[in-house]
Amino acid sequence: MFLERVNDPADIKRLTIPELETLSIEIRDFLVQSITSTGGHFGANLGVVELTVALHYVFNSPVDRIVWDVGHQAYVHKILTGRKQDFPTLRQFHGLAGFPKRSESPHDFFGVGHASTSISAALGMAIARDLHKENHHVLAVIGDGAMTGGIAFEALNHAGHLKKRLLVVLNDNEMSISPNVGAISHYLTRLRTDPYYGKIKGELETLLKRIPAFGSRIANTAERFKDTLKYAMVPGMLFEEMGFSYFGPVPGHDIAQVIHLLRQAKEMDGPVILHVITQKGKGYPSAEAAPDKLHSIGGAVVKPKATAPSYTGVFGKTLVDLAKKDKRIVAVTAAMLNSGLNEFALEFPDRCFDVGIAEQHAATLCAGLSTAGMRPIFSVYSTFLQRAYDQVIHDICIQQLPVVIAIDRAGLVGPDGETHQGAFDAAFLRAIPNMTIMMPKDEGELRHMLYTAFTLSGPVAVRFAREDGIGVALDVPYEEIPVGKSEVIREGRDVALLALGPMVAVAENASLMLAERGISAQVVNMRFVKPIDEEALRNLALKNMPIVTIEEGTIKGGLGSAVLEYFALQKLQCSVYPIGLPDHFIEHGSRPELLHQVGLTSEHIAEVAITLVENQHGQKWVNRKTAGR
Ligand SMILES: Cc1ncc(C[n+]2csc(CCOP(=O)(O)OP(=O)(O)O)c2C)c(N)n1
Ligand SMILES: CC(=O)[C@@H](O)[C@H](O)COP(=O)(O)O
Ligand SMILES: [Mg+2]
Repeated sequence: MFLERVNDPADIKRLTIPELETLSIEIRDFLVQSITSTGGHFGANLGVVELTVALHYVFNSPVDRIVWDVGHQAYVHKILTGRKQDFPTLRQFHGLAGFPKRSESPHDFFGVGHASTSISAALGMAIARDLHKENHHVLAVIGDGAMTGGIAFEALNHAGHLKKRLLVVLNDNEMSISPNVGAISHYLTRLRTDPYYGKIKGELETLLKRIPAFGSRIANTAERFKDTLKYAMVPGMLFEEMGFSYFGPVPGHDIAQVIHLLRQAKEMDGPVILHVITQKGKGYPSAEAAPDKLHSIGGAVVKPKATAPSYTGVFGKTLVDLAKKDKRIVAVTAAMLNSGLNEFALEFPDRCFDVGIAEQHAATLCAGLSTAGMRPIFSVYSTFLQRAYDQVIHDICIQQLPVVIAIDRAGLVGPDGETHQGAFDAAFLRAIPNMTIMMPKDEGELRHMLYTAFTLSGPVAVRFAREDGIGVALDVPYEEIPVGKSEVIREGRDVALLALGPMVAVAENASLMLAERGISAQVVNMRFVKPIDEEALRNLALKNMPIVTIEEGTIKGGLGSAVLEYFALQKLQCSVYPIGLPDHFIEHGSRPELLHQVGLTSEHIAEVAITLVENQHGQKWVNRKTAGR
């Protein structure tokens, strides 16, 4: 067993090529066992085993710096850099992170989770290296999916201009989460699949060198001829024209060939791109056959069988239903068809647009569609919407365009951790004029909110959690929800619990606990973060009711802030205690563990409510129910 003896990249440098091949087999077995037990990103890691071994064999981390894009494929890197024994805790509370993290290892040079950042970050490191007059290598390892992101091209553009020594390893497996899309993807396929390209390269370069360049007219003609030939035949011409030397394509599971080309690339001065062909899910037949389904998997811990569909599932079905009735509805996603759009894509292939990992473009595309009479919906995870903030402000909201933003994974997501928590969307969207923001208390209300969203004439966000619903009936007619109106779930006298989304059920439970203590709590489903239900707030203040706000989003700027701002601006006295996400990033763990950590539990809500009631009365709370016993 070679793997047992590998705890540091130095340990693999003594191995022969056949030994590295055996090590790769052992790593693949380890990954399968480990990820099927803990859950995690599966296909991408199986696909980069040989590539990662070769990278650590040829380069010298942590002197040389390897920057991973997205980082969901960095498990092999973690195994080779001394973290193998931590894999039983992968993505669990206080355990090994699912992505590279600077605080976790000196081999993790850049924290990731979101796509397309590696070339920018690596270029920054290369510039700093040269300013410090150091001499190490800097590498960005980026997938073909991540290469569809605009920021990756911004970085290529800059790197090609600066001509710094930088190696970009393009790991091309033809997959994003779903099959990769776009013109660049087609271009890569041409490079990959046309054997003529590969064969001709060496011959062509020799030929070009032989064409003499003398005499002005002949030289010009010769140069033009060279250019035409190059454009027609040289692989990677797009990258070459951007200032990169292009190497490849190299079969990425052939460790000897990858090592050979990495060594060549290492000798080059200036920016180099090495195009490596891999297979997502390599070595695990069902992941090879359906890489989109096994992109990320749950672990061996069996979740209790869901009794209700997920919010994402209900969103997808509702959208198909609404789109059947309204031909203007078109759906846009930035490489996340899995965010409920798979069924829509099958049903309406001409009305569904996967734009690649390009959230900014997706938002502005929706703006454009809406100016031309369509009713676009941008389906996006909360965390990835962060990428498109300016587009939402500048292109959608200033022009008051009727774009629906369906925000999946709003709130804590769990095992993906701090890069992926949907903590901020309510707060950052609330700051934008013309925006309407709603969140349903259950999957039934989600249907009504989507229906309502398409009746409005301006921008609207419907947020929902990474959760299963609670099992309400879904075969009921759609209802229009009055904008800015909350819903009283339970009347009360002593304290008001104002909750958002799935927190309404948690607040209801808290109200039962409070009832046990003789406290009558009003439970309100706020529904809207913006516009906030001012009438309801005013009435509570007039009744002198202390208020607890409860939301699965950052306290700063969210529902709690909205309530406090309202009272301050109206000069109304009211005691308000906001419960939500604190002012630090929340790491990975299960949703229940994280909710407990931040105090989003019925028990904590009840405790806070009791304190507010005591403050209101200026004395310890005496349980009216039990006082006389
Ligand atoms: C900004 C952003 N949008 C969306 C995602 C979700 N996402 C994670 S991995 C992935 C596909 C990446 O494809 P690729 O880079 O080719 O890596 P592969 O999984 O194929 O190895 C996507 C869309 C993300 N992480 N970041
Ligand atoms: C790496 C990445 O961004 C995605 O793969 C993400 O981890 C998917 O999250 P869900 O499992 O919540 O769909
Ligand atoms: Mg890919």
